Amino acid sequence: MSTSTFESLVSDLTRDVQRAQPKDALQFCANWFQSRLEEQRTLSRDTLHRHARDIHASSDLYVDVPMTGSGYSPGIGGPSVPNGPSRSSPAPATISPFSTPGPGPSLGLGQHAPPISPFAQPPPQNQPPPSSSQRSSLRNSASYSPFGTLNVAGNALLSEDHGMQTPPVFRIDGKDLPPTSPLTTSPPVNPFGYEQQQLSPPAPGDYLHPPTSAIFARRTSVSAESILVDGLDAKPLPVYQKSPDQLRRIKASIQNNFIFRDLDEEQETGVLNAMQEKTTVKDEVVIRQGDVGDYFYVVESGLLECYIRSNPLPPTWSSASPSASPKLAENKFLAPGHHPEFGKKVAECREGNSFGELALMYGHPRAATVLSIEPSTLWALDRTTFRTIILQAAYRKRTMYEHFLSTVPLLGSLEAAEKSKIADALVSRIYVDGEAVVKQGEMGDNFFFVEEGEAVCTKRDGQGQEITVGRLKKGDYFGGLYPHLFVRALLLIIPFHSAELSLLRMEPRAATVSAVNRADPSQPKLKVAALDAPAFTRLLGPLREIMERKAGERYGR
Ligand SMILES: Nc1ncnc2c1ncn2[C@@H]1O[C@@H]2COP(=O)(O)O[C@H]2[C@H]1O
Repeated sequence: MSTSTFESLVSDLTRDVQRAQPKDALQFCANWFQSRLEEQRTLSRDTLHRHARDIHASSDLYVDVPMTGSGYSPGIGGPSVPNGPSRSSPAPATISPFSTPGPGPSLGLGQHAPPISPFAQPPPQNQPPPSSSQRSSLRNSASYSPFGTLNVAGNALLSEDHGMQTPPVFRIDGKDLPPTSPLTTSPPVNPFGYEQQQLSPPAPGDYLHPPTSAIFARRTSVSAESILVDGLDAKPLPVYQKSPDQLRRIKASIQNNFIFRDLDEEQETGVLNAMQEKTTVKDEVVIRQGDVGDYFYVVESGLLECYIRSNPLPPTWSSASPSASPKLAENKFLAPGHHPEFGKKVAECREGNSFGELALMYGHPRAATVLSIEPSTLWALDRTTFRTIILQAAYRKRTMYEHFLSTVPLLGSLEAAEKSKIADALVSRIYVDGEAVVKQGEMGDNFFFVEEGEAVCTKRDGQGQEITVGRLKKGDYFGGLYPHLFVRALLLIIPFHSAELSLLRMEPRAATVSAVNRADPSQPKLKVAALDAPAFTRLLGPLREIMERKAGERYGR
């Protein structure tokens, strides 16, 4: 592993620990590394898959062979599902989750062995390890490694010659991809909007990190699709026709949801196309803990509750409907916040909230049961679209912003972890031609940089005439103090300087910055990344004094 990869891992871990402030730091680190490893292995599998397909290689080279019936599942810790449906062929992406009644998802439970956690309990004594015929084709090498079945960068096997291919190098936009999870970006608040219960939550730390194996009470595994990092091999995403009213309702449901915030127009269209309407009745189980993740949901109306059961689930659990047992139905709520079958209540989901992201993000079984408390209307997004569009957008956003922030001299004194926090807090906005991003005279409450397209800076002179004082293009910034820009575009000194000062001192903007009227409509619209004032103060707080002093020295204010 190169030093830079190591440093980048350590700095990412440090950032996430600072954010999550876990009670059990060691467990948090263990989960964190496991999650990274699994994500990278998934990427490896996908790349090997593509390579193998190109050279017509046997699928044994890249597909984990199921360890059927062994029950050897140290990563998950629960009993196996002896009669679980087999995964004979992948379900088409357009299969509706709502066509078949019953608790299980439309995709069958895989019988593949789950990723073996290096941090898990050893297998029970009375259960032998899988026989050699049941193991992966890589059985003499990585399949017994706690780190999985592929020879990926970071795997100790790389130091030995196993006659295997050189591990692939992953690149996005020409940049090497370190072993990383695309969404370890959990902010201190729950971005998915559901209200977490404060009553002794079962998992320590931040649930957005891969849930601990303790809550996966039934053995399931997921052969996760990888994130399509280069888009070259993208499968067509599902498209479900919608009425204008449905489109309006989806947009209203997702408008304040963090997860959709960074999508560009094309990505948003992809998401809107792929969403399917689902209505639930009272007491319907929408997600069952331990199942394979198939859909992500946004709540348009109604109320749902999330429950976590920490002790092992009975093997027949998935076939039991919540109302199947009259006893359970009678004693439904033995104690407040506790369901006799589904366990402890951990969250509520209402209008505009979303749920079901964890299993899709991490390829783990469902971490909780989600029960409809009132008849509800949901919008469901399939796993492939979720991973292809939403995770990719989040990953690209972070990578792009981190790269940008690393080029800003003023931020040079910030730690990598601090820059990552800023990257995560930036929000993209698109402006139509002529639309103002900031207006002269308004109070400054945001800080921006140009992601795409061009902006024009104008200023009213003493006679009220609008004068163009400069143009901004990709990589230029306003609302911030970036001296090199002033050198490059002297005319921009006034608006840049003023915009920055207005943010620091909450003075009115001294110039207007708007989207240019494009001569060529095929050119991109103006897209900016914004940092709002509270985030600016919170994240750049340590720099505030320096910035104010520098602004004063440089511009005499
Ligand atoms: N405390 C929690 N732990 C795990 N999942 C939770 C919690 N609160 C709400 N949930 C949601 O419940 C969902 C169950 O399915 P997922 O694991 O895919 O994603 C989970 C989250 O969206």
